[in-house]
Amino acid sequence: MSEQLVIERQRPAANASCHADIITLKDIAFSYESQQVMEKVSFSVQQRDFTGLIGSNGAGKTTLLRMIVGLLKPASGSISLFGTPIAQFKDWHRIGYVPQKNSFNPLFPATVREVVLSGLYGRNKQFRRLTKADQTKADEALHAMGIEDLAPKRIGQLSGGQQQRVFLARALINNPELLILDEPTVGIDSETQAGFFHLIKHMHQHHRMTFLMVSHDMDMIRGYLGEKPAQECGKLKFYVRHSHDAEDCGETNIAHSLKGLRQVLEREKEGVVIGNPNN
Ligand SMILES: Nc1ncnc2c1ncn2[C@@H]1O[C@H](COP(=O)(O)OP(=O)(O)OP(=O)(O)O)[C@@H](O)[C@H]1O
Repeated sequence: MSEQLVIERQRPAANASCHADIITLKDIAFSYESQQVMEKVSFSVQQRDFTGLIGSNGAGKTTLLRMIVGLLKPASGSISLFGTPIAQFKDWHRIGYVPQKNSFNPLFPATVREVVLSGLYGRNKQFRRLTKADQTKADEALHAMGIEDLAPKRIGQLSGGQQQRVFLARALINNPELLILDEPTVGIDSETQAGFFHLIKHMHQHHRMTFLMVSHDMDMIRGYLGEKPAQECGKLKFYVRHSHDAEDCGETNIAHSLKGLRQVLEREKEGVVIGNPNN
């Protein structure tokens, strides 16, 4: 593990900013041409919350996530990220985004390593020469997801579960504080799904990350986030597990996080049951 990455960035310490708003949505409305998808959606995600976004097909979940990551603009209303209005927000490396699987073209001729490295460019797509430190970050993200042996393979040759790990590694390469996941387990068998959920719960509880996840898996949502939504806006329901239910806020770094993740995967491989799956 490189020392460079260990010292690269520390998360905010346990202090007043511990439960700060990470995402603030105020009166969001959106339409595709004449079709109104949502109106007056207001919600906030606090630091280290795990928020599950639920709604029927076509309710606008993906649209809302795409607005939060700056790919779509609301017709009205405001979005702030880490306390900054989205128009002024520049720290996109603080956010990891795993889009819906069908937004990916399996014929795209890139290797797993290239896909993971592309996470460094962020949404501004400012290509630059890759440094040794960039390659080390990719190595660590691949290692953390247990997919280093897949690095030279074409992404389109992988199974759904393997691809999901690649996209998670891509989202993690910048050591994000907020991870946004759009139906991350669609099309994946139930065993792989359980492993994936176990992994992200572990990341929530032990690596001080904030999550916003769209899912249709009500068992996972109710099991981890509770029976009742914290809020409903139109067809959208927000289920929340607050950070004070998990460990306290504190410092961490990418080396700690990624090492811990690999350990979880190794224990899973060995068939060790790590606690109650709902915890
Ligand atoms: N690019 C687009 N152009 C026009 N209409 C769109 C576009 N993308 C989505 N829509 C429509 O907007 C509505 C909301 O779509 P969205 O994908 O946000 O829903 P969703 O809640 O994520 O659905 P699902 O659970 O099926 O993934 C749907 O009626 C959809 O058909």
